[in-house]
Amino acid sequence: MTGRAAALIYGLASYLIFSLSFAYTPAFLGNFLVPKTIDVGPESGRAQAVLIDVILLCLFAIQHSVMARPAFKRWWTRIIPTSCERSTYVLISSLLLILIFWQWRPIAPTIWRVEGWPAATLTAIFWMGWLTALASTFQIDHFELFGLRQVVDALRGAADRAQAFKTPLLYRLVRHPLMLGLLLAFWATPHMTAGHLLFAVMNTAYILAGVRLEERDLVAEFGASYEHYRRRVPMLIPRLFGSGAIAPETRRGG
Ligand SMILES: C[S@@+](CC[C@H](N)C(=O)[O-])C[C@H]1O[C@@H](n2cnc3c(N)ncnc32)[C@H](O)[C@@H]1O
Repeated sequence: MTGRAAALIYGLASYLIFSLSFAYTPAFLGNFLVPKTIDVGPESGRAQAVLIDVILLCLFAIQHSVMARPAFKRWWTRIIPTSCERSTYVLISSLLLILIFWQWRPIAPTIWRVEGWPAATLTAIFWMGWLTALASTFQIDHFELFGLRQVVDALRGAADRAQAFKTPLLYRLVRHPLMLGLLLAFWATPHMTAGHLLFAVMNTAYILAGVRLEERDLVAEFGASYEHYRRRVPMLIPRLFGSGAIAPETRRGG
């Protein structure tokens, strides 16, 4: 019981750190409210700034990709309790995100700057992106995605739940609405600096590679249901007209 209570406290702490780092991200990218942003920070030589920023982004991408793979999870849960696996993933991801905020070096040259209605439109797209990303987490299962459900289930002595395949509203438009939301938020800015562009380009490359790895795992997990879904629903760019019928929600192996 003490161990399960400790797991719950660990899960709650990890969720709190995630929430704070997630809330900081729009302010970091949008250059408002917070002291350290993508365009404000310690001055370095151009080459040194690029090197540091690339290393920071690679650390995040590698951790995210490796720790999300089923083979890694099988090995890792021989070392830590299964109920804490997702919270640990969330905690390490959040700490690496905080490391990016802290150590990011601005790279000043302006790539584009717009004002008036184009700036307002880009700002609206930026917020639509964050809203889409957040809404997508609730459409799959926000509390499972961020590890809280697992530690609460363990405290109640409930059996591990199988991951469910879901196709709620946003997942009928595209297969990766959360990633689509992030892409909009990364690119839609009235003032694009070279540093922001580096951030957007590298994260776009990572997202395009990451969704392919994720889909490989989803096909292995849900088989024909996911294959059928993949044929009917576009990956990231919604179709303007019409959408295919989708199979009902399925549990593992469906
Ligand atoms: C961070 S979420 C991102 C989901 C998706 N790539 C997106 O952009 O909306 C990653 C988790 O979502 C799960 N996932 C992705 N698509 C899913 C679906 N249609 N139903 C249930 N889980 C899904 C993956 O298995 C993974 O554990």
